[in-house]
Amino acid sequence: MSYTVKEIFLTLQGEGGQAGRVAVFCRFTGCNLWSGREQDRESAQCRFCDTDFVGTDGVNGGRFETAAELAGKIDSFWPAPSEDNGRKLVVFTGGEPLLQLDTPLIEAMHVLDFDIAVESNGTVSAPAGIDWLCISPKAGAPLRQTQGTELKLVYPQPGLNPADLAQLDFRLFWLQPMDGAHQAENLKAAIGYCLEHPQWGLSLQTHKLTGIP
Ligand SMILES: C[S@@+](CC[C@H](N)C(=O)[O-])C[C@H]1O[C@@H](n2cnc3c(N)ncnc32)[C@H](O)[C@@H]1O
Ligand SMILES: Nc1nc2[nH]cc(C(=O)O)c2c(=O)[nH]1
Ligand code: SF4
Ligand SMILES: [Mg+2]
Repeated sequence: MSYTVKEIFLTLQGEGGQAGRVAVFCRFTGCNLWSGREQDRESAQCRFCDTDFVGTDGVNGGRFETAAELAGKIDSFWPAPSEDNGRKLVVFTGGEPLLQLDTPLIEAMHVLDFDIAVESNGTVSAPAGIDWLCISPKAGAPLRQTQGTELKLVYPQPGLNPADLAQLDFRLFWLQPMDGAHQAENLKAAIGYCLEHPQWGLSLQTHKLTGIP
């Protein structure tokens, strides 16, 4: 299978339980819950997306014909040989990465000694072999992947309450304040919910606070 990639870059994971870790981000093109076009946003299943995942025109984006070719490109961004014992980490995101991430690519990344993290909306069930699976459910969209490492709910979402998700099979539970017009009040609401329901912790988008990609 070939892969279409919006962008590939080295940064710090900004969100969730691995925030602060160095990682190569591979952002796939395309999502099943929004076309990515502004004129379609109000009629989309997911309407608050903060990301451009359309096309292959981002930094180091393109079409990759084989898993080995894409894995080699991702590896080329890792800053040093792993002689310092630091584990190599790739974060597959998008768009919706589970529309494209497959077993050959997972195996190719593991051959290169990468830990594999994924950011998914949970509407597609995940293949085996992912080392860190973050699921971020979306109101009104079917949740098919109900098990993983962390569940990260963008908050608040009318029609999708944390209590509806609290029994699922995840190790970590995060509320991530919805960025956009009401960011300040969403932050306040998320903090308030966590303080009353300590199963949930606060996930901040720290890359936005620090101004890195
Ligand atoms: C752009 S999405 C890509 C991965 C996947 N499609 C998903 O939704 O999980 C990456 C992460 O950003 C979160 N996100 C998207 N828009 C956001 C916003 N406006 N405020 C806070 N988090 C947002 C998503 O919920 C997800 O956890
Ligand atoms: N630094 C950084 N961390 C992130 N964590 C999840 C992101 C995403 O867009 O999936 C993201 C992102 O875009 N940048
Ligand atoms: S599911 Fe993820 S990538 Fe797709 S529109 Fe929503 S936040 Fe954006
Ligand atoms: Mg992002």
